[in-house]
Amino acid sequence: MVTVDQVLNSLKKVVDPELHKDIVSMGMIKDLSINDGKVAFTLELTTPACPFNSDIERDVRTAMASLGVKDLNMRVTARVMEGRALSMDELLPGVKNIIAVASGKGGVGKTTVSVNLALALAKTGAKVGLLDADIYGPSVPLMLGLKASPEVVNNKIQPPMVEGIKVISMGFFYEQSQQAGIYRGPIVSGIVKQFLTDVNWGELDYLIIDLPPGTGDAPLTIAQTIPITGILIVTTPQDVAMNVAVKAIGMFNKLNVPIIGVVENMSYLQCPHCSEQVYLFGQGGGKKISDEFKIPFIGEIPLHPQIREGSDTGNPSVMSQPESIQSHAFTKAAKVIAGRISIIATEMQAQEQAEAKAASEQAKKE
Ligand SMILES: Nc1ncnc2c1ncn2[C@@H]1O[C@H](COP(=O)(O)OP(=O)(O)OP(=O)(O)O)[C@@H](O)[C@H]1O
Repeated sequence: MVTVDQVLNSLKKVVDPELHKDIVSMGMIKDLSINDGKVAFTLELTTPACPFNSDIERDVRTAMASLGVKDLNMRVTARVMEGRALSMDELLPGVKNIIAVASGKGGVGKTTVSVNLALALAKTGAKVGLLDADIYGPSVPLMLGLKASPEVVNNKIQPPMVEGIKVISMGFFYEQSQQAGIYRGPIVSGIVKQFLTDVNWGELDYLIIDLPPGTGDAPLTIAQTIPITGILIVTTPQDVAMNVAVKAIGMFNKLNVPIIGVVENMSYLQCPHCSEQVYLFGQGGGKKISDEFKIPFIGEIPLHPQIREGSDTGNPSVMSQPESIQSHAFTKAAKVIAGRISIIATEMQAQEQAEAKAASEQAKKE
């Protein structure tokens, strides 16, 4: 008969490959019970989109088998970690993580990446929201094929939903008023703030914010208004795009916002006949930025006609062609991003604990 201590000691040998901590110290084992040799517990992973979920599950089963446990009842769930320092600010308390998607210049596929990332995360079972912060040229509703007139209930705007994702965009309001976006900076900042404060986002694991390109009013307002978990930089391999991406990285570094990593879009064209990957715009640009600025490289998204077609017709790849190479690239990137967010959240929580400990030691001294 095994004991609780033996089970825990054995599970302590299972280490999360990304967080480099054992699953017991991480609090991933819940409701452990042993009855007549039957071992039951819940394995609570840090995100349903973690790229190592099946590895961890396999290692747990191996650990239990080597302990001689024959009857194992393991329930696997996921609870996304909070990657936002909320103590200073109570805005969006139900939102665990905010991912702001930025690029140096327009047209690199920032909205395409945001939309497909939201779809890929939602598919894993995570609760996802998508905020289109491009006030002048909102394209999220079009890309998602979503026509809606958001209702206001109890003074809160209800975000329309598609594929389980809550979406808000100025596009919904232009459609009602037939107006084009010609707003000045302060008004843009006001609208962006309203999208954060007056929309009923509720409980979300990930709120993705599609920022307008560059380093203008909207990115600044967002970075200064709410605690963001991290920025995702989208670039294409061309030097021009990369040079401006570097400027955006500089701005977010100055604002002390963590950078999740860099996604390289339109990286290569895959030949439909021989599957050869042709790097039309040069190879390794995104990786170069990642090495230079010591920010993680998230992955490459191919240049593919279906991506453009899907965006133009409101059928993004992850939704309409989930088994295609382009969807696999988006899904893989989404998993790496979810893993990175768990790392940022763990580091943030460790820092908060260290600060709290230092403060209490200081208080004792005084
Ligand atoms: N990997 C890709 N393969 C083919 N077409 C793509 C790819 N990524 C984006 N596109 C197309 O490129 C165009 C620009 O993409 P998108 O609107 O996402 O860029 P953006 O960076 O958000 O631009 P902006 O910020 O100026 O609105 C769209 O027509 C989109 O369908």
